Amino acid sequence: MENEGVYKVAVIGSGNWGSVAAKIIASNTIKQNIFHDEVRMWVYEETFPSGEKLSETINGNHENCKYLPGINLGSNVIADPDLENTVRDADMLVFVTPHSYAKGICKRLAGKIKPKAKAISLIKGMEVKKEGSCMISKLITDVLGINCCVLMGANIANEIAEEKLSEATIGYTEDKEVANRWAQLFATPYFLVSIVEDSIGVELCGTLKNVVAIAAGLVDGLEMGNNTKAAIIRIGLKEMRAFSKLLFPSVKDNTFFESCGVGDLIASCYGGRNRRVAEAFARSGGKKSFNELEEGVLQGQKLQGVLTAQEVFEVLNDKGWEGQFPFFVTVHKICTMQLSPSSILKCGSVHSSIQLVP
Ligand SMILES: NC(=O)c1ccc[n+]([C@@H]2O[C@H](COP(=O)([O-])OP(=O)(O)OC[C@H]3O[C@@H](n4cnc5c(N)ncnc54)[C@H](O)[C@@H]3O)[C@@H](O)[C@H]2O)c1
Ligand SMILES: O=P(O)(O)OC[C@H](O)CO
Repeated sequence: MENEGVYKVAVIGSGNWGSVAAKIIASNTIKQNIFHDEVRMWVYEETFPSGEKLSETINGNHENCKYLPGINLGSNVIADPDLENTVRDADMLVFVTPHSYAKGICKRLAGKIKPKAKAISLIKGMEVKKEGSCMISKLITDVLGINCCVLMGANIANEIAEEKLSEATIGYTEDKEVANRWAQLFATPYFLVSIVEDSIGVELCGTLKNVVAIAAGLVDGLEMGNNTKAAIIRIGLKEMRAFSKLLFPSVKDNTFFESCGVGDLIASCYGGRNRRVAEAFARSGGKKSFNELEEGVLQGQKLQGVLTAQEVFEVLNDKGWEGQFPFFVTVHKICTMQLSPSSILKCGSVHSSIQLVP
């Protein structure tokens, strides 16, 4: 049989980034003999008013007309609405769904995957439980019992879909050989991948920048200009680093200088969906909820920042750290309409020597 004895890849998720990830991977599997050509992509099935199903249109046109219109994914990307079937023969599992669905998906997959399969998470988010916080890669490892690397970076999906140059960071713990194999699967001349031995730091960067991007969007909606936005981004970065290191002392400073750190922070604060919806929120005077705006502005795509701000707040509250993180606390209180959008201008960080508003 063609391609027998090589790594089979499954992509779990088919939203905006999920579709682009499948496209990148499929362009590599077809060229590299160590991978099976076919890339199976799980689709959370949707039926259009015409009666046609999303998975059928993807397989018919090699395009995700809802989440990534106008981009050819490659004829070797096979959309599959059956989650268990998608992963059954896979050796390499790429997780790329909104973070709120990760736990439910993992539970459905327990006992259904190859025991020696490896995973990578492209999911930016965390889970907060009574026993403490848990990154999504750890959730995958805990529920499925498999190694899980992470891939994060300044990766606005629509730009990468057009093959515009960008960088990404793969984070791993211990097994560099596995991280190298992931890099081989993802790297292209327009998608430059580096590897760092700080999985948790990479994932925290990707997760926390979504909270800062919300604040950047608020500043845009308030029409405060670039200097204010730069101040907000700087203070946000300081709280990102302080929070990460308090929670996980092993996190390395250098990780914040990789694409997953400042790179993603800049890209998201200028071009991301969290920024866009937060701008609309501020322009509504804080009157329209984030949920309502998400539906209207993103048309089915999902925001990660609002839920992450809440999850971060729960950790701060649980640990008694609220006073050390006025920026994160304020973003959460604005998102939940306890504070007005302009309150973001009054949360000069305790880590900074200036207050935005004295
Ligand atoms: N879009 C980007 O530019 C980008 C870039 C880097 C990382 N990411 C991260 O990738 C992850 C996935 O984002 P995305 O952009 O691919 O998705 P998306 O926001 O574009 O789409 C939402 C996805 O969720 C699915 N969905 C809806 N309800 C569901 C349910 N009940 N169960 C399971 N799935 C359901 C939809 O079918 C769709 O595939 C997120 O963690 C995001 O932060 C996104
Ligand atoms: O569009 P956002 O705000 O979800 O951000 C997208 C990516 O995370 C950017 O790297």
